[in-house]
Amino acid sequence: MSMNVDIASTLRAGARTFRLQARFEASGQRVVIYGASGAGKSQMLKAIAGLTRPDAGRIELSGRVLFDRAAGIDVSPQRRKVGYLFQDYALFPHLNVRQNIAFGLRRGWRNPPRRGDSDAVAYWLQAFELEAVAQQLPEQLSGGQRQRVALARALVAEPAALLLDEPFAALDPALRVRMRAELDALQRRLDIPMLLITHDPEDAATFGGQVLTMADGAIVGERFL
Ligand SMILES: Nc1ncnc2c1ncn2[C@@H]1O[C@H](COP(=O)(O)OP(=O)(O)OP(=O)(O)O)[C@@H](O)[C@H]1O
Repeated sequence: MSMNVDIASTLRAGARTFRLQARFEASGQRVVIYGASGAGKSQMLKAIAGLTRPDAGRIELSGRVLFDRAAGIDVSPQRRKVGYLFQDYALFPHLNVRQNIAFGLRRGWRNPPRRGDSDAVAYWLQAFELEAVAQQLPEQLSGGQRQRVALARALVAEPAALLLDEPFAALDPALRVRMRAELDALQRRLDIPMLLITHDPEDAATFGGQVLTMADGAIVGERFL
Protein backbone atom coordinates (compact mmCIF):
# COMPACT_ATOMS: atom_id res chain seq x y z
CA MET A 1 0.00 0.00 0.00
CA SER A 2 1.09 3.52 -0.46
CA MET A 3 -0.75 6.18 1.43
CA ASN A 4 -0.21 9.86 1.29
CA VAL A 5 -2.13 11.95 3.79
CA ASP A 6 -1.90 15.67 4.38
CA ILE A 7 -5.04 17.03 6.03
CA ALA A 8 -6.16 19.79 8.35
CA SER A 9 -9.39 20.19 10.28
CA THR A 10 -10.61 22.24 13.18
CA LEU A 11 -13.18 20.57 15.41
CA ARG A 12 -15.21 22.70 17.75
CA ALA A 13 -17.24 21.61 20.74
CA GLY A 14 -18.47 24.61 22.71
CA ALA A 15 -15.49 26.74 23.67
CA ARG A 16 -13.02 23.92 23.00
CA THR A 17 -11.31 23.45 19.69
CA PHE A 18 -9.17 20.60 18.47
CA ARG A 19 -6.81 21.07 15.57
CA LEU A 20 -6.02 18.07 13.41
CA GLN A 21 -3.04 18.73 11.21
CA ALA A 22 -1.69 15.41 10.12
CA ARG A 23 0.80 14.61 7.42
CA PHE A 24 2.38 11.27 6.68
CA GLU A 25 3.46 8.94 3.95
CA ALA A 26 3.11 5.23 4.46
CA SER A 27 4.13 2.29 2.39
CA GLY A 28 4.00 -1.41 3.09
CA GLN A 29 1.20 -3.65 4.22
CA ARG A 30 1.19 -2.76 7.91
CA VAL A 31 0.91 0.71 9.32
CA VAL A 32 0.22 1.53 12.97
CA ILE A 33 -0.74 4.95 14.24
CA TYR A 34 0.02 5.05 17.90
CA GLY A 35 -0.92 7.83 20.30
CA ALA A 36 -2.58 8.65 23.60
CA SER A 37 -6.33 8.91 23.95
CA GLY A 38 -7.50 12.17 22.39
CA ALA A 39 -4.49 12.51 20.05
CA GLY A 40 -6.79 12.60 17.02
CA LYS A 41 -6.33 9.08 15.67
CA SER A 42 -10.01 8.31 15.16
CA GLN A 43 -10.61 11.66 13.51
CA MET A 44 -7.84 10.98 11.05
CA LEU A 45 -9.09 7.46 10.31
CA LYS A 46 -12.60 8.77 9.68
CA ALA A 47 -11.24 11.35 7.26
CA ILE A 48 -9.35 8.62 5.35
CA ALA A 49 -12.53 6.52 5.17
CA GLY A 50 -14.54 9.51 3.96
CA LEU A 51 -16.78 9.59 7.04
CA THR A 52 -15.71 13.18 7.75
CA ARG A 53 -14.47 15.86 5.41
CA PRO A 54 -11.27 17.74 6.33
CA ASP A 55 -11.17 21.54 5.97
CA ALA A 56 -8.14 21.29 3.73
CA GLY A 57 -5.68 18.85 2.24
CA ARG A 58 -5.32 15.70 0.23
CA ILE A 59 -5.59 11.93 0.72
CA GLU A 60 -4.15 9.44 -1.73
CA LEU A 61 -4.34 5.67 -1.42
CA SER A 62 -2.32 3.41 -3.72
CA GLY A 63 -2.25 6.01 -6.47
CA ARG A 64 -5.96 6.93 -6.19
CA VAL A 65 -6.84 10.41 -5.05
CA LEU A 66 -9.67 9.99 -2.52
CA PHE A 67 -9.81 13.59 -1.39
CA ASP A 68 -8.34 16.81 -2.66
CA ARG A 69 -10.00 19.88 -1.25
CA ALA A 70 -8.33 22.30 -3.67
CA ALA A 71 -9.26 20.20 -6.70
CA GLY A 72 -12.80 19.57 -5.42
CA ILE A 73 -12.33 15.79 -5.20
CA ASP A 74 -14.17 13.93 -2.45
CA VAL A 75 -14.79 10.28 -3.30
CA SER A 76 -17.78 8.83 -1.43
CA PRO A 77 -17.05 6.34 1.39
CA GLN A 78 -18.53 3.45 -0.68
CA ARG A 79 -16.30 4.20 -3.65
CA ARG A 80 -13.13 4.56 -1.58
CA LYS A 81 -13.05 0.77 -1.23
CA VAL A 82 -11.65 0.88 2.28
CA GLY A 83 -12.97 -1.43 4.96
CA TYR A 84 -13.49 0.08 8.41
CA LEU A 85 -13.51 -1.78 11.68
CA PHE A 86 -15.08 0.41 14.35
CA GLN A 87 -13.82 0.44 17.92
CA ASP A 88 -17.07 -1.04 19.25
CA TYR A 89 -17.58 -3.08 16.02
CA ALA A 90 -20.91 -1.29 15.35
CA LEU A 91 -22.79 -4.49 14.53
CA PHE A 92 -26.51 -4.15 13.91
CA PRO A 93 -28.17 -5.55 17.04
CA HIS A 94 -31.34 -6.67 15.23
CA LEU A 95 -29.51 -8.49 12.42
CA ASN A 96 -28.06 -11.94 12.86
CA VAL A 97 -24.45 -12.83 12.04
CA ARG A 98 -25.16 -13.79 8.42
CA GLN A 99 -27.20 -10.62 7.83
CA ASN A 100 -24.56 -8.42 9.46
CA ILE A 101 -21.90 -9.83 7.15
CA ALA A 102 -24.16 -9.55 4.09
CA PHE A 103 -24.69 -5.90 4.96
CA GLY A 104 -21.09 -5.31 3.93
CA LEU A 105 -22.17 -6.06 0.35
CA ARG A 106 -24.99 -3.52 0.41
CA ARG A 107 -24.91 -1.75 -2.90
CA GLY A 108 -27.95 0.47 -2.56
CA TRP A 109 -31.44 -0.01 -3.99
CA ARG A 110 -30.29 0.65 -7.53
CA ASN A 111 -27.86 -2.25 -7.41
CA PRO A 112 -29.53 -5.55 -6.64
CA PRO A 113 -27.50 -8.35 -5.09
CA ARG A 114 -25.10 -10.01 -7.49
CA ARG A 115 -24.62 -13.64 -8.22
CA GLY A 116 -21.90 -14.85 -5.89
CA ASP A 117 -22.93 -12.59 -3.01
CA SER A 118 -24.18 -15.48 -0.89
CA ASP A 119 -21.02 -17.43 -1.75
CA ALA A 120 -18.94 -14.54 -0.43
CA VAL A 121 -20.91 -14.48 2.82
CA ALA A 122 -20.59 -18.25 3.12
CA TYR A 123 -16.85 -17.98 2.54
CA TRP A 124 -16.35 -15.56 5.43
CA LEU A 125 -18.68 -17.48 7.74
CA GLN A 126 -16.47 -20.49 7.17
CA ALA A 127 -13.14 -18.62 7.23
CA PHE A 128 -13.91 -17.13 10.64
CA GLU A 129 -15.61 -20.26 12.00
CA LEU A 130 -18.93 -18.50 12.38
CA GLU A 131 -21.16 -21.04 10.63
CA ALA A 132 -22.51 -22.46 13.88
CA VAL A 133 -23.58 -19.01 15.08
CA ALA A 134 -24.77 -17.65 11.72
CA GLN A 135 -28.36 -17.27 12.96
CA GLN A 136 -27.45 -15.64 16.27
CA LEU A 137 -27.71 -11.96 17.14
CA PRO A 138 -24.61 -9.97 18.17
CA GLU A 139 -25.67 -9.97 21.84
CA GLN A 140 -25.57 -13.77 21.76
CA LEU A 141 -21.90 -13.86 20.70
CA SER A 142 -18.59 -13.83 22.53
CA GLY A 143 -16.29 -10.83 22.20
CA GLY A 144 -14.00 -12.65 19.78
CA GLN A 145 -16.91 -13.81 17.62
CA ARG A 146 -18.27 -10.28 17.53
CA GLN A 147 -14.94 -9.00 16.31
CA ARG A 148 -14.77 -11.68 13.62
CA VAL A 149 -18.25 -10.76 12.39
CA ALA A 150 -17.17 -7.12 12.14
CA LEU A 151 -14.01 -8.14 10.28
CA ALA A 152 -16.02 -10.37 7.93
CA ARG A 153 -18.45 -7.53 7.23
CA ALA A 154 -15.54 -5.26 6.34
CA LEU A 155 -13.75 -7.87 4.21
CA VAL A 156 -16.71 -9.24 2.26
CA ALA A 157 -16.72 -6.13 0.08
CA GLU A 158 -13.12 -6.88 -0.95
CA PRO A 159 -11.66 -3.56 0.18
CA ALA A 160 -8.35 -2.25 -1.16
CA ALA A 161 -7.27 -1.54 2.42
CA LEU A 162 -8.58 -2.15 5.91
CA LEU A 163 -8.72 0.56 8.59
CA LEU A 164 -8.91 -0.69 12.17
CA ASP A 165 -9.86 1.59 15.06
CA GLU A 166 -8.54 0.12 18.33
CA PRO A 167 -9.47 -3.42 17.28
CA PHE A 168 -8.52 -5.05 20.58
CA ALA A 169 -9.64 -2.42 23.09
CA ALA A 170 -13.02 -4.07 23.74
CA LEU A 171 -11.53 -7.50 24.48
CA ASP A 172 -10.38 -8.99 27.76
CA PRO A 173 -6.58 -9.52 28.07
CA ALA A 174 -6.50 -13.24 27.15
CA LEU A 175 -8.72 -12.77 24.12
CA ARG A 176 -6.71 -9.72 23.11
CA VAL A 177 -3.58 -11.84 22.81
CA ARG A 178 -5.44 -14.41 20.68
CA MET A 179 -7.09 -11.88 18.42
CA ARG A 180 -3.79 -10.07 17.85
CA ALA A 181 -2.39 -13.36 16.56
CA GLU A 182 -5.49 -13.92 14.43
CA LEU A 183 -5.22 -10.50 12.84
CA ASP A 184 -1.54 -11.07 12.20
CA ALA A 185 -2.30 -14.36 10.44
CA LEU A 186 -5.19 -12.80 8.52
CA GLN A 187 -3.00 -10.00 7.22
CA ARG A 188 -0.41 -12.51 6.01
CA ARG A 189 -3.02 -14.74 4.41
CA LEU A 190 -4.96 -12.03 2.58
CA ASP A 191 -1.99 -9.77 1.98
CA ILE A 192 -4.35 -6.83 2.40
CA PRO A 193 -2.89 -3.50 3.57
CA MET A 194 -3.98 -2.64 7.09
CA LEU A 195 -3.82 0.66 8.94
CA LEU A 196 -4.38 0.17 12.65
CA ILE A 197 -4.77 2.90 15.26
CA THR A 198 -4.13 2.21 18.92
CA HIS A 199 -3.13 3.71 22.25
CA ASP A 200 -1.70 0.36 23.39
CA PRO A 201 2.07 -0.02 22.85
CA GLU A 202 1.62 -3.81 22.90
CA ASP A 203 -0.55 -3.60 19.75
CA ALA A 204 2.15 -1.62 17.97
CA ALA A 205 4.86 -4.05 19.10
CA THR A 206 3.01 -7.18 17.96
CA PHE A 207 1.47 -5.88 14.74
CA GLY A 208 4.65 -4.10 13.69
CA GLY A 209 5.38 -2.54 10.34
CA GLN A 210 5.59 1.21 10.08
CA VAL A 211 4.66 2.82 13.39
CA LEU A 212 3.73 6.49 13.33
CA THR A 213 3.27 8.36 16.59
CA MET A 214 0.50 10.90 16.90
CA ALA A 215 0.12 13.63 19.52
CA ASP A 216 -2.10 16.70 19.68
CA GLY A 217 -3.51 16.16 16.21
CA ALA A 218 -0.15 15.76 14.45
CA ILE A 219 2.19 12.96 13.43
CA VAL A 220 5.30 13.48 15.55
CA GLY A 221 7.40 10.37 15.05
CA GLU A 222 8.04 7.33 12.93
CA ARG A 223 9.80 4.00 13.39
CA PHE A 224 9.85 0.61 11.73
CA LEU A 225 9.37 -2.59 13.70
N1 LIG B 1 -17.23 16.02 16.74
C1 LIG B 1 -16.27 16.59 17.47
N2 LIG B 1 -16.32 17.90 17.75
C2 LIG B 1 -15.35 18.48 18.47
N3 LIG B 1 -14.29 17.85 18.96
C3 LIG B 1 -14.19 16.54 18.72
C4 LIG B 1 -15.16 15.84 17.96
N4 LIG B 1 -14.78 14.55 17.90
C5 LIG B 1 -13.64 14.45 18.57
N5 LIG B 1 -13.26 15.64 19.07
C6 LIG B 1 -12.05 15.92 19.83
O1 LIG B 1 -10.95 15.64 18.98
C7 LIG B 1 -9.87 15.10 19.74
C8 LIG B 1 -9.39 13.83 19.05
O2 LIG B 1 -10.36 12.82 19.17
P1 LIG B 1 -10.13 11.37 18.58
O3 LIG B 1 -11.36 10.59 18.80
O4 LIG B 1 -9.63 11.47 17.19
O5 LIG B 1 -8.95 10.84 19.52
P2 LIG B 1 -8.24 9.44 19.54
O6 LIG B 1 -6.79 9.69 19.41
O7 LIG B 1 -8.86 8.55 18.53
O8 LIG B 1 -8.56 8.94 21.01
P3 LIG B 1 -9.09 7.51 21.57
O9 LIG B 1 -7.90 6.63 21.60
O10 LIG B 1 -9.59 7.88 22.93
O11 LIG B 1 -10.18 7.05 20.66
C9 LIG B 1 -10.38 14.91 21.16
O12 LIG B 1 -9.86 15.96 21.95
C10 LIG B 1 -11.87 15.02 21.03
O13 LIG B 1 -12.42 15.58 22.19
